Amino acid sequence: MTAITRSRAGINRARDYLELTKPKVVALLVLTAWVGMMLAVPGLPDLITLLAATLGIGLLSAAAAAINHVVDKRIDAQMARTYSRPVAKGRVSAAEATAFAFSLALLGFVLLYLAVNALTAWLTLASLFGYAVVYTMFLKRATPQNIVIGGLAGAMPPLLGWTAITGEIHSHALLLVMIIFAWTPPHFWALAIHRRDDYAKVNMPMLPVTHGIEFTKSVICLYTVLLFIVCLMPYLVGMSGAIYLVGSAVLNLRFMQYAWKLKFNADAGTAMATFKFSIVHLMVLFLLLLVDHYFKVSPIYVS
Ligand code: HEM
Ligand SMILES: CC(C)=CCC/C(C)=C/CC/C(C)=C/COP(=O)(O)OP(=O)(O)O
Repeated sequence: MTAITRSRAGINRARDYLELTKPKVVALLVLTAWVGMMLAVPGLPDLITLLAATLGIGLLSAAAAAINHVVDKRIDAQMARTYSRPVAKGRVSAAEATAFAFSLALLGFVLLYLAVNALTAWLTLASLFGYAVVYTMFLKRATPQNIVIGGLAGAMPPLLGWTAITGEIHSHALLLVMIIFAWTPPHFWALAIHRRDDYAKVNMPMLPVTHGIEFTKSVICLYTVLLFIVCLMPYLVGMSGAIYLVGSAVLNLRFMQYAWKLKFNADAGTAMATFKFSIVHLMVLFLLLLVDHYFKVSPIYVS
């Protein structure tokens, strides 16, 4: 083996391990955790705590994703979207991926416990357990409500960010969790409509498989309305201001428009376009929360 082929093999291996961590998903999870950290205090949070919490929450999320690859090895190998994943294809063995996941989890937990606080460490570990064990091992295979209940784990990062900075669970952080909780079903079911046959082939009881595509489209419409209402809460409780209110209304009206098109006027690409928009929606929504936090126009009271 020449030095060039050796280094190419090394790069491919590193790429496989990176893929195990679902890096784009983890990036968005970490963004939502950051927003939780920034909104927890009036100015900027302590930089060292911010960095340690970012790394810790990222490592535990990545570990959860890697465990998901191991547990789903068999079904991933049979679905068009996932068949070439590193564990499904055997490029990384289940034992190697498990050891990788446990190393990341241990590192993340110790970092959070020692450099952030015990509450955040335990809550983040509970989120890992919620996704990797409760959702992936049990719910996913048991009920079409799998992603509604399992979605709670993925919705936790803003709370994890908040507790990292303050050491306390605050109702405002729970509002951010509720936003992601309401966002997850339209996010996932849009993709599940597009991939319905894949899920049916491996007997996964996803909503479009168990209740049909038309029913799933109706429920997506209802969830986008619910999401619109939940997204008003930060404004209504005085946590966020006008920038957020206007921005979130525009984003949610657009999401509802996608859902409407999916239900009543879909073409072959609408489900996938709705799924892709859901990701932009959540990213921009959380950036808006951040911008609003720092540029919020405070009401002027005249005494
Ligand atoms: C139980 C909850 C969730 C389910 C079942 C779910 C499901 C999925 C699925 C099946 C994909 C496609 C992955 C692929 O093609 O490899 C995906 C992509 C994605 N999800 Fe979710 N998701 C959930 C929660 C979340 C959360 C909470 C976030 C972030 C806050 C998120 C962010 C993303 C992103 C950024 C992608 C695009 C990844 C890429 O393009 O590689 N998801 N999701
Ligand atoms: C510590 C913490 C915050 C943990 C949360 C971890 C996490 C990675 C949540 C994301 C949810 C997600 C990508 C679900 C898809 O799983 P799937 O098995 O339905 O999708 P797949 O078929 O693409 O694997």
